[in-house]
Amino acid sequence: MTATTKPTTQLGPDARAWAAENLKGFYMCPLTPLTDDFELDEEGLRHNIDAFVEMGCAGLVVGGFFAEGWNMTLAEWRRYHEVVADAAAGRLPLFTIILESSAYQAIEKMRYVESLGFTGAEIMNPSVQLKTDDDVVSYFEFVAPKTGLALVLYRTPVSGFVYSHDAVLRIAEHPNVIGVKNGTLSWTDSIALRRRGGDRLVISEPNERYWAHDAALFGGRVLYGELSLLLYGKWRSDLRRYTDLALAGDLEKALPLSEKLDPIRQVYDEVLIGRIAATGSYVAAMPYLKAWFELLDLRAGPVRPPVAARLSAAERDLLGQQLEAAGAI
Ligand SMILES: N[C@@H](CC=O)C(=O)O
Repeated sequence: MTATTKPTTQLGPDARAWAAENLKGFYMCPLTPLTDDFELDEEGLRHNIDAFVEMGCAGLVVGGFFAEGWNMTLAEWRRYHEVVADAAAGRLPLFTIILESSAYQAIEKMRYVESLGFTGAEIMNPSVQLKTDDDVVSYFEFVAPKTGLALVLYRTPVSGFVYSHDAVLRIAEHPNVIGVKNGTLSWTDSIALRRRGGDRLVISEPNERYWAHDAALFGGRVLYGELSLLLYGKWRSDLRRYTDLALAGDLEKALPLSEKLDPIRQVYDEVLIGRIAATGSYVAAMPYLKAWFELLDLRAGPVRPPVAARLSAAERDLLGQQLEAAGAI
């Protein structure tokens, strides 16, 4: 079994020093562009990655739910990561997202992306079988030492089990665990977790709505594993500007800029956050997100079956009107 072979090392024990320096700003999760026959649109993916670099993404977090990584064959998953690595060409750090029930498959995937030059992996706890804190800690005890990647924990009800803050701190004993995408849809939970583990881990509250206050007052440093910078269109420069101010602790100047973004946040909440909260899944939001990408001249194409591939023409028009009214396009 691959999992028992000697670990490769990339950042390894230097992962936390790397994170202190680099895990900041916008680590965004792109959608995967597909052709009309639901295959990877490699040219579209390359086009998008150039656009993401241009937009000011600090890093990319790829291959998860937003990217439809859960609905790719292993060969497709590998090819997708190859194209991402080749297109990014070292211009920004890359993290994959591991959504595996098998620890062995998780390790094999991490070793693969490590060979492509990826910096890290965000790992969701398995959605089957491992349903206690001890189970989840054991899972990470098994996988963490077998990769040289920097690891970010993906803590989310979408996995079916949200492990405790105590479990996070136990997992943080592994030196290559650098952070948490705290996807519990609770900012106060993110702050509480940061108060306990923020000396060792970068805790990301991934809801941009709280970002100005989170960065200026509560130690937030990274918007990790979401899509605001990709989706806000004409608001991107204001998002970047208020982020710089908030990270520098200047809430007074950051806040008026941030407040201008409320209309686009409303669309984001309706299209994305509301649907995730209502269904415990990203699926219902995906046709909207793909249409949104295209309305911003990013490549997207359809969603892969068995998910609804596209919005109806009427739904797409309405989304376009909402984005226009919110000033994003
Ligand atoms: N949950 C998102 C991003 C996580 O960080 C995904 O899987 O794409």
